[in-house]
Amino acid sequence: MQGLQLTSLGKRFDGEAVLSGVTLDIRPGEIVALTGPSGAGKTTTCRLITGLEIPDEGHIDLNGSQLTTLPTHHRRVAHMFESYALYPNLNVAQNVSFPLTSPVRRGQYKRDEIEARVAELLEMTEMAHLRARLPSELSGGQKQRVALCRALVQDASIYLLDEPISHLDAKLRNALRGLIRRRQTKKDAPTLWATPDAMEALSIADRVAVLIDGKVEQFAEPEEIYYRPATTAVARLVGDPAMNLFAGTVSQEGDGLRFDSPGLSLTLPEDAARRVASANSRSLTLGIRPNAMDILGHEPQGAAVSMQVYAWEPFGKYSLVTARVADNLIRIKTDHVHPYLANDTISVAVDAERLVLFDSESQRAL
Ligand SMILES: Nc1ncnc2c1ncn2[C@@H]1O[C@H](COP(=O)(O)OP(=O)(O)OP(=O)(O)O)[C@@H](O)[C@H]1O
Repeated sequence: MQGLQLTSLGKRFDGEAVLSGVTLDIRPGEIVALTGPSGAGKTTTCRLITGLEIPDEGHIDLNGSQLTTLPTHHRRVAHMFESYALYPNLNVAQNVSFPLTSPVRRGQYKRDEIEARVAELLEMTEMAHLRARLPSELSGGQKQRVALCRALVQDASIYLLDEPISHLDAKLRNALRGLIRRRQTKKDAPTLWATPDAMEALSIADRVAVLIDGKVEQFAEPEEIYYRPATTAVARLVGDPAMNLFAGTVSQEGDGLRFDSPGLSLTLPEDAARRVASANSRSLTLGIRPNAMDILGHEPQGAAVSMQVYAWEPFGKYSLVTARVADNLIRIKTDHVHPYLANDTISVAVDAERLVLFDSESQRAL
């Protein structure tokens, strides 16, 4: 089988499980993003693939061969470290070209080719003017770009990019997302891109693995992760801002079902009611996306939910309103750009067709 396969990987540090049952595959030319909160195990997963850590359980295969037992220097992994790990005595251009000029590769690449590759990558990352600088003379974001170039310059069997653009300014981050994606999808090697930013993960990857507490919570295409999060943990992580979640109960209302949580009562649409009934769930966690609501005004209106404004953040073409629903805060993304004052009462229509339902006990999507 071509590509990289991680099978039931487990890793413990000091007797504590940091990764368990991690199973993933990355096809040649595919980018898989590994996202999850800080401490979820993203870097540890990368270090296992490189061979800097040995798994306690499971195995790693590349193009059908066991990688787990192969020494690090034979794995041909281009690993961009979160800590950059630049050579302090080499300048920018020498750091970037190092993987092509190091003793193990000596003679493999012609001088002109090395220079062309280095120049192209330094150009792409807007670092060409700094090529003669030492790492000690660079900012954090500039060092990150050198580390990125040093990984991308290689002809590797696997590319591991551990938070490759997290310290860059927004404009460069936006530009590089597309440029790196374009380069990597042309290769016949797989790329694993680790990032704590779930939205970055959705934007650059063919498939996204959400890692929480060392376990893969969901592994799917970006659209699936965004629209159908498998668990409340995934829902809490994804979205800008993330989904609002309310725990509540379900009761019969005529032929249908009604959801009640303090300050929030909604009639479930037919399809949702059917799923709740077939799962026999009586306690639900209801997910409402920030953009699945509409602020109708200040006066109470029909089935709309009454809330009190807590904060208002204008972003230009849209704004974020945080409002109080009983003891919970809810985030609403609205096109309205006029100010909402703290403590104003607002009437909010919830688009029931776009609700996401989770069973409260298992926290899994229904
Ligand atoms: N060598 C080690 N010894 C003991 N614990 C470790 C070691 N390396 C990592 N850990 C622990 O393993 C867990 C996972 O760490 P890891 O660096 O893989 O997380 P991460 O998802 O990459 O986090 P971040 O986004 O903050 O970089 C953390 O709780 C960390 O403290």
